[in-house]
Formats: sequence, structure tokens, C-alpha cells
Amino acid sequence: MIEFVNVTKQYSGDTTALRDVTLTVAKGELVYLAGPSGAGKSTLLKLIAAMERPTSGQVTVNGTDIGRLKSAGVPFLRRNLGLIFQQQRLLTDRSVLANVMMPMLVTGLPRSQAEDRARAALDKVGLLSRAVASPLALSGGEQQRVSIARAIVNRPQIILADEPTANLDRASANKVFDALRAFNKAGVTCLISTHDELVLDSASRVIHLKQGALLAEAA
Ligand SMILES: Nc1ncnc2c1ncn2[C@@H]1O[C@H](COP(=O)(O)OP(=O)(O)OP(=O)(O)O)[C@@H](O)[C@H]1O
Repeated sequence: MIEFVNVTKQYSGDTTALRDVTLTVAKGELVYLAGPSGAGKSTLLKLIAAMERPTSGQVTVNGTDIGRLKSAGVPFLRRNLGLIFQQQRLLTDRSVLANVMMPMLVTGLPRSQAEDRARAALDKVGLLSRAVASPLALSGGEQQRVSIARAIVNRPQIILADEPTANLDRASANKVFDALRAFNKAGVTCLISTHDELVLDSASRVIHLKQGALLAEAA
């Protein structure tokens, strides 16, 4: 479902963010990305979402070659992706419910249907009771769970989460990981970058990056 073959990504200014990375993530897998700051975790996720293009090598997502994808094809690719990135903040002048409805309204789903699905998604992350609240009234962990609900309402096949629990306390982080694991159990392929040692220790698959290079995976 996701395949990197000899992928190198250089940013202007001569930074090599990824070096000759080859990996495969199968449908339904839950994969964590680990590595020190600057190791290339965000870059790897951005390549999958076509937010960046490989300098060399090939990235394939659901059969789509990201390096050859025309900009008109990007929305079609993203329809299958649930993105939880730090820069995608919630709109603070709208309710929690309105934030979660947004991606469905954009695709033209009728309002009543969008609302039903948004409520169901908020229920799954344990926040249905906060539907009419402003995101500003929520804790950081709750806001992150709203972001997860927003990322999954269009029923993506793949969730990409970039350090979804950065700056959260243990209890909030656990709830965020629980929500992500639940979606994985329901069949969604998940790639999650994290520094959370507790989660990494108990993970079935961890991809370690160091200075842009893949370290051998533990068997
Ligand atoms: N848009 C960009 N332009 C230039 N250099 C970039 C850009 N984005 C990332 N880099 C550089 O590429 C390298 C890898 O960055 P990346 O954000 O992928 O690492 P990371 O492992 O996600 O780090 P962190 O844990 O701090 O988020 C770093 O040296 C970074 O400074």
C-alpha cells in the first residue's frame, strides 16, 4: 500500500532529509516512526501525502507514483489519507462539531449526513459531549483528539500522524494513542511519528531514522 524505493529527499540549501530509504507498509499495519529531531520523520510522512516530492527514488501510495503525480491529482490522493499534522490547527472561531464537519462539507456531502458522521467520529474519540464547545475550551489532548476525528471522517484508508502527542501529558497521550489504535483495529493503516518511549517499547513495528537513513528494523 505504501512503498519507498531508494528514496532520497534534499531540500534547497543542501539538507538531505532522507537518504536512500527503502521500505514497505502493508495495508492494515500500524507503524511507528522514531528517531531524533531532524532525522527525517516529518519528511517521510510529507512524501506520502505529496506535500513534498522525492528528489530521487520512488514513493508509491495505493499504486500512485508520488513523484509523477500532477497537482490536480493531489486531492484524489488526499481523500484516502487522514492527516494529523501539527500545522493543521483547528479553527478556533468554529465549534468542535463544525471543525469535524468541514472536510465532508468540502467534498459536497449534505449537511445532515456530515453532522451525523461528525458526531459518530467525536463519539469514537470520546468527545461527543464537547461537540458545541469552542476548541479553545478544550485541553491540548482533547484538541488533538478532535484533530483525529476530523482526519478520519472521510473514512481514509491511511492515517498519517506527525508527533500527535507532542506536549501532552501521559494520560492525554494515552487517549490519543488509544484512539489511533482503535482506528487501526478497524482496518486503517497508520503511520505515526513519535518520541514516546513507552509506546515505542510496546509497538509491533518501529521504523528508526537517523540523519535521514533507515536503521535496520528489529525482527
Ligand atoms: N522545508 C524545508 N526546507 C529545508 N529544510 C527542511 C525543510 N523541512 C525539513 N528540513 C530539514 O530536513 C531535515 C529533516 O527534517 P524533518 O522535519 O523531516 O525531521 P523530523 O525527524 O521530523 O524532526 P522533528 O522530530 O524535529 O520533527 C532537518 O535537517 C530539517 O531542518
